[in-house]
Amino acid sequence: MATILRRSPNLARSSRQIVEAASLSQTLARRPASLPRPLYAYARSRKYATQPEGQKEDGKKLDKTPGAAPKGMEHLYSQQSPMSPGQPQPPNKQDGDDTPLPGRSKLSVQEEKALEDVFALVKKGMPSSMAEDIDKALQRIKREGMPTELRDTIKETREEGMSPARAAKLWRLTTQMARHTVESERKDTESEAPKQQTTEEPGPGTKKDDGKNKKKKTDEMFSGVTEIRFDLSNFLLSSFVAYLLYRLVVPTENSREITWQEFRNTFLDKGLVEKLVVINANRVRVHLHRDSVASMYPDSPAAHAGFYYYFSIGSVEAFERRVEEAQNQLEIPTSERIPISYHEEGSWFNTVLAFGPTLLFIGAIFYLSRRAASGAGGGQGGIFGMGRSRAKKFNHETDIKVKFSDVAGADEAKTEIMEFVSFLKEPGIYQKLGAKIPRGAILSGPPGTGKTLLAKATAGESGVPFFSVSGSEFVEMFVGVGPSRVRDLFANARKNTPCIIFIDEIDAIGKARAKQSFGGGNDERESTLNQILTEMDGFNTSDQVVVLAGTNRADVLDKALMRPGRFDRHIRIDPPTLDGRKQIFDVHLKKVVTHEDLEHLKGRLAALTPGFSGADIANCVNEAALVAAREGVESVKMIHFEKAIERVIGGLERKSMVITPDEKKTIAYHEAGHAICGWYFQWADPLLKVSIIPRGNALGYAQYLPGGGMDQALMNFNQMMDRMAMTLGGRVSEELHFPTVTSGASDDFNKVTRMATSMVTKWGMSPKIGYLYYPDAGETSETQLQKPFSEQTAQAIDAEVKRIVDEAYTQCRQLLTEKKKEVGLVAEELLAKEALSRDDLVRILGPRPWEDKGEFSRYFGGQGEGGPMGGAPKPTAPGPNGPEPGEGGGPGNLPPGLGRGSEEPAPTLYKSFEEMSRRW
Ligand SMILES: Nc1ncnc2c1ncn2[C@@H]1O[C@H](COP(=O)(O)OP(=O)(O)OP(=O)(O)O)[C@@H](O)[C@H]1O
Repeated sequence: MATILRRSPNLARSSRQIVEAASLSQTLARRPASLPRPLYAYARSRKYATQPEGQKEDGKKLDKTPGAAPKGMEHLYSQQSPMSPGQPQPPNKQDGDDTPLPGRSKLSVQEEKALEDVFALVKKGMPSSMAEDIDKALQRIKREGMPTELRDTIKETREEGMSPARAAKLWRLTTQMARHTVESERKDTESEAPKQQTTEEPGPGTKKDDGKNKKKKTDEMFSGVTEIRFDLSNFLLSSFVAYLLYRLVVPTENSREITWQEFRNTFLDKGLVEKLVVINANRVRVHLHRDSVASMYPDSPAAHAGFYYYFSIGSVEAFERRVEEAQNQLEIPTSERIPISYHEEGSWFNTVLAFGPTLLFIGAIFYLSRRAASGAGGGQGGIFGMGRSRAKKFNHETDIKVKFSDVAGADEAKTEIMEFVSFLKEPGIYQKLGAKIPRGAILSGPPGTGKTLLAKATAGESGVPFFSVSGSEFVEMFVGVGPSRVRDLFANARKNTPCIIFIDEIDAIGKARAKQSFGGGNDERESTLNQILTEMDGFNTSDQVVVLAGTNRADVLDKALMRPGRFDRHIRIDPPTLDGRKQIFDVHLKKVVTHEDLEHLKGRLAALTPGFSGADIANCVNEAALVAAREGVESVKMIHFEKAIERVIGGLERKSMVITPDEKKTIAYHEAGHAICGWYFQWADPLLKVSIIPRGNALGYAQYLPGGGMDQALMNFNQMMDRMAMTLGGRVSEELHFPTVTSGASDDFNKVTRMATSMVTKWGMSPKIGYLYYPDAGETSETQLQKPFSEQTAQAIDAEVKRIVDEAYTQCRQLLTEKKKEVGLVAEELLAKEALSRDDLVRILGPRPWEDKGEFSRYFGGQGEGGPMGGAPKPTAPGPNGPEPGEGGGPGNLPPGLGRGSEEPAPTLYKSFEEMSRRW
C-alpha cells in the first residue's frame, strides 16, 4: 500500500500526460504519444533493480568476454568491440549501416518527424543528463529502425484516433526503446572499464576515468528515482486510476448531447446518419457516416471513431413518430430508412451503488469473523466468535498470588478444599488406590464470604492454571451460544490440564429445570446446563480438571448438578464467626497503617461487626483508611474504624437535611424511648450509641450490639418480647410526651409484626396455634396459589399476632411511664449533643441494671475507649430502678419453659431473627 501511495503523484502526472495525448487526437493522429517522464524513469530503475546484467530485453544472452575497443573508437560501439577475437557480431548498428534490424522497419521522413516531436515532448522539464539519453534513444531508433508494433500503433492512432489504451501502448513502446539504449550504453561502459584497467596505466584524464565518470553520472542520474515494484495488481490499479482520472478530466470526450433540432438540421437533413440506437428508452445515440462527416465538418470530433452525439427522448413512441415524420418529410424511401435499434445499458456506477450495501455487509461480516478468529487464537469461534468461551485464564505463575493464608476463617471449607489441592498436586496417590478423583465442588454461601477467594487460593496453592467465568456469561440472546461456550471452555481446560475451572454464580445456568416449560423460554439455559452435565460426565478419571462453582442460592440448583460424579462436594461458607472476623480483620489490617494495639483492635472490631461478611470487613478497613486520609492524620485510629462501621451499617450521614425544631424534638423523644427500653429491659441487646443525626433512610437511630457481640444462634422468648417492646419504645414515648403521634414509627411496626407472625406461625410460641409451621409465600419452590391453612386458622393467627404485639406494647408503656423523667433527660441531652455514647447514658442514668456478658464487657466494659460508642463501667448488680430478673409483664399463657423470667434456654432451635443492628 505504501508503494501505491508513494506512486500516486506519479500516477496523477502520468494520467495527465496520457489524457493530454489522447485529447490532442488530431495532432497525435500523426504523432506517437508523449512519454511520461516519471514512468519512464521508473521503468529504468526497475531494470536496474531486477534485470540480471548481460541479458538483453529480447531475451538473448550477451557474451561478456572482454574485448578492448580500438583507441579513440569507443563511441562508435554501443556494445562490445567487433575486433574482439571469437566474438559474435552484436546486433548493434554502426553509423552508415542503413539496414534495419530484424523485426524493425526503416522510418519514413514523416515518421522521423513525428518521432522527433514525441521525444521533444518527453524531454520537456527533464534534467539535461536525462534529455541526452532521450536523444540517444531517438538516434538509435533512426539507425536501427522502428519496431513493427510501434509503427502499427502509430498507424492505428492516425486512422482511428487516440484512446487511453493507445496512449499507454505508445508510452510503453517508446519507453522500451529508450531503456534499451540506456542499457546498451551502460554495458558498454562496464565492459570498457576492465579493459582500460588491464591495457592502460591509470592516470588523470585516461579512458578509465571517463568510464567511471560515466557510470557515476548514470548512477547519479537514477539515484533520485524511487524503486517501485511493478506487478499485475499494481498495473491494473494504476490503469484503473488513470482511466478514472481521464474520464474525470475529459468527461465529454467521447460523447456530446445535442437537441433534436440540431440532430435534425445538422445530420438527418444532410443524410449523415448511419443508424440510431435507443439506450434505456431515454437516450438516442447517433451513429454517423464518419467519412462523410469528416469531409463535411473536418474539425468536428464526430469525424473520429468512438465519438457519438446523443439526445434525450421522453418516450420511445414519440421518438419513433418524430423520426418517421422527419423521414417522410425528407421523402426517404422505405428501403433506405434509418435503422433504429434498442439497447439496455446499466451504468456500472449504478450497479456498484445497488450492490454496495450488500457488498459492504458481506465485507463487514467477513472482516469481523476473520478478526474474531485471529483475535482469540482459534477455537470454536463461529460467527463473530460468539460461541467462544469468555473465561479468563489466570496464569498460576504470574496472576494468582492468593494462598490459603490469605483466606481467613472458613477453616472447615479450607480443610475440605485442601483435598482438591493434593489431588491436583499428586494425583498418583489416589489413582493407585483406585480412588475416583472428585470432579468438582459447589461453594455456597452469602455474598462476599470468600467463595471466589477460596477458589483462587486453591489454584494458587496447587500451582495450576485457573479459568474463571461467570454463569451469566454463558447466556446470550442467540440460541446455541451457551452450550457452545461450555464446550469451548472445557476443551480449553483439557488442553491445559491440570487446571481449575471456576464458574461463579452458577445459579444463572444451573437452576433446577422446570417440570413443564411454558413456551420454551428456558430452553437455552437448560441446554447450557445439560452441556455442563455432559462435559463433567465426559472427563476421564485421569483428567485433572477440577470444576469449582460458586453460588448464593445452592437451594435452587438442579439436583443433577449435585449428584456424585459431578459436583461431588458441597462446601458451605457461612458468614464468619467472631473468631473468623478477628482473623479476617487481621488479614486486612496489615494493608493499612495503624498504631493501635492490634490484638485489642481486632477483638473490638470483630465484636462490633456481627454478621459482617469478609467483603464487608475488607470494605470497612478500607473505609476507615479513607476517613483517616480525609482528616489528614498519619495513621488509622479506632475512631476511624468505628465511623467506618457506622457508615457501612447505617449509610451516609445526612447533616444537610433540613429538620424543623419540632420534628427534631419528636425524633429526640422517640430515640430516647428506644434507649430507655434498651437500658432497663433485662434481655434487650446492649446499647452502644443513640443519635438524632439523619443517616441513610433513618432520621435517628440507636445502635445495639446483638448478642452482646457474641455469635448468637438462638433467640429465646424473653429476648423476643424485650426486643419487641424496645422496638415499640419510640411510638410509646411519643404518646407519653406529645399530644399527637407521627408516622415515624412505621418501620418499627413492620419489624414487630413480622417477629410476632414468625413466633406464631413458625416458632411454636402461640398456645392457640400450637406447634405448626406455615411457610411464607415464596418460601417453597412450588408456586403457592393458596394459603396452607384454613380461614379459621388465619383468623386465629391474626388474633395471636395482635395479642403478642399488644403484650409487648403494654410492657413498654409500663416501663416508659415509670421512666418518664429519664426519657426527658436523655431526649434533652440528645437535643443538645445530637449523639450520645454509652458513657453519656451511664452518666445520665447510672450504670445499667443488668450485667453485660461476653465480648461486650471485655471491649465496651467502661475502659473509656473514647470512640463514638464509648465504654461503660462494668455493671455489678441490677440498678435501683430496673426490674428484677423475672419481673415485668408476663406473656400470659405460654408453653412451659418459655415464660418471662425463666433463666432456662429456650428448648427449641430458633434461627437468629434480626439483622445485627437496627435502625430507628
Ligand atoms: N475469608 C476471607 N478472608 C479474607 N478476605 C476475605 C474473606 N472473605 C472475603 N474476603 C474479602 O472479600 C472480597 C470478596 O470476596 P469474594 O469475591 O471471594 O466473595 P464471594 O463469596 O465470591 O462473593 P459473591 O458471592 O458475591 O461472588 C475478597 O476479595 C476479600 O478481600
